[in-house]
Amino acid sequence: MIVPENAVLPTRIFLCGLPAAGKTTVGQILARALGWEFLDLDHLIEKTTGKSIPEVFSESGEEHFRDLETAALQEVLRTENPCIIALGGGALDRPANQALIAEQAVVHLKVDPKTAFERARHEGNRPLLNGTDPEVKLQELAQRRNPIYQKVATIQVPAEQAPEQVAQQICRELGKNLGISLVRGQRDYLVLVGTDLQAAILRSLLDAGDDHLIVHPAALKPAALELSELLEQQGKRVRCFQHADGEAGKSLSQLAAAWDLLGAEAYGRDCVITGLGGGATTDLAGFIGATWMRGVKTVMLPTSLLGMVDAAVGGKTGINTEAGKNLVGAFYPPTAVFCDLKFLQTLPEAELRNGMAEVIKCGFIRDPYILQLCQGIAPGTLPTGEVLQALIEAAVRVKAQVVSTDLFESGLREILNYGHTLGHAIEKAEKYQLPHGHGVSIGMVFAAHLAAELGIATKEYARDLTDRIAALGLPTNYAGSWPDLRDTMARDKKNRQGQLRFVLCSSPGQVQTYRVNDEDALKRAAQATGITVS
Ligand SMILES: NC(=O)c1ccc[n+]([C@@H]2O[C@H](COP(=O)([O-])OP(=O)(O)OC[C@H]3O[C@@H](n4cnc5c(N)ncnc54)[C@H](O)[C@@H]3O)[C@@H](O)[C@H]2O)c1
Ligand SMILES: O=C(O)C(=O)C[C@@H](O)[C@H](O)[C@H](O)COP(=O)(O)O
Repeated sequence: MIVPENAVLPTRIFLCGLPAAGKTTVGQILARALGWEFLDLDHLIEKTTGKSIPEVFSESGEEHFRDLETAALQEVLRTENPCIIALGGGALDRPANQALIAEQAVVHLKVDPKTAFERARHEGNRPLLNGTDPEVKLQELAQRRNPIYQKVATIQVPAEQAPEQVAQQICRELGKNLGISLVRGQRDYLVLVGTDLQAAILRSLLDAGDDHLIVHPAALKPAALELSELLEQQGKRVRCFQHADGEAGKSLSQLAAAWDLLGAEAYGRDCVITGLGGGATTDLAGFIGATWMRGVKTVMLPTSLLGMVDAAVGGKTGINTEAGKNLVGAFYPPTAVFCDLKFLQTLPEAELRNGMAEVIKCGFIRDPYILQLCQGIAPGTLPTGEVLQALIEAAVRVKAQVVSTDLFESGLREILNYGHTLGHAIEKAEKYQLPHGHGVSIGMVFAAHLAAELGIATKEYARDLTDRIAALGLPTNYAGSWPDLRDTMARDKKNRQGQLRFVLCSSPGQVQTYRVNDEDALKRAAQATGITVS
């Protein structure tokens, strides 16, 4: 189907496909991504009858179940709210049902019967597949039903991929350019990237609770007031907490001020903390949420590039102490992250550049596509439009994959700290007046020189990395003093048994953490980065 740019979405999207094609999972993701309601025809029948689907089948037979399906479909078509509807696998067997949704947007989730069988094997509750050979049954269903799905559906989408990717593709087919990532863990959450996510943001906040605290810096006050008004109009109680800007916000005094406000308002465990701002804001807001009442829901609305691609995703929350950056905090995943690109319109150019450091970091450690996209940016300029969105989506994907594997940084996650060991020390030396991305940029150059000094990477690799960072207008050297920096690095969180550990790349994508006790190599790498060693 060809969809014009900025096409207006239909108000109902039906999902059809074989059993276990992913209609419910994809439908729920799609509904959260669009801020719509999710309806499952089978659940509606269960609600009406008060029986489970297997019970309806065994007590009244398939014909009766199909009658109930038709009635449920008619009910759904009377609903006015925008919604995603998962159809039962056989709901379209009846020509009358096909006719009912003839004018609707219908997506066929195309899945190989073998894949459907593997998925169904792990689930129960599928009466049509009970019996001697469910695999053969699925093949038969595919032969009979696929032509129907193909005839009725307005969009065909391969559904072998991860559900969030299927949901993303459906959005694209319908003309909505939305990046959808899922961070897996004890509580999965979505990270959405797109323009105008207001409906989804509002839906998510309204569902999350009744008492809201919006944490924001001065620059985001108008947006905080706007959001607050929207929530209040829906009967929610909202307070705004404006924190000191930048790193000054990531302090014990600011955290305590937020706790005092929550206490004064008698906010309970069912309140919701929203971080609306850059990385400093989302770090602080996340930690307020992690600590208030031992943990309440948090929603992240990052407004800087750095916040979108890194800080708001992954659940690292915290504040700084006298001894260094992020020394106090918690791993506390949010409920949802919305990277609404409209916020970048007011972001100063210098902050966009700052964020590019964490974007290109994801290229060095994991995704060559990011390096390729960065290479296409004309020197001295910054990415905009589709390239910028593609970079944000790719960096978020890297972070989502890594964090889904290792939330608590017991292994793989350390790679996200590439460039940070020295970077954080430089930030502290500069009394946090140097943007985080600048510290990380210099830190990555240092790490590349160190890898070359230790024989892990070539000097060419260090040169190439330095050139790529410089091409983005980010700093590649630092005229600071080594002893101070070395002293701060002694408190780095990756250290073990008092020894420094560095994330080092031998080439793009080849990355590992190394214990480094060769002080001469460290000094030579520091010197190569412009640092005064003696
Ligand atoms: N938790 C993590 O995993 C993680 C990852 C990366 C970085 N961080 C942390 O994030 C912080 C850096 O984030 P940052 O670079 O976004 O800094 P920041 O939050 O200080 O924002 C930079 C500046 O931009 C302003 N700003 C933000 N959005 C704006 C907008 N849309 N329009 C106008 N002004 C806007 C802010 O008020 C601030 O002045 C550091 O503290 C860093 O340690 C955390
Ligand atoms: O998410 C992670 O893990 C990271 O290391 C991402 C970093 O880019 C980020 O700056 C993070 O705040 C650093 O955490 P820290 O553990 O070094 O304080």
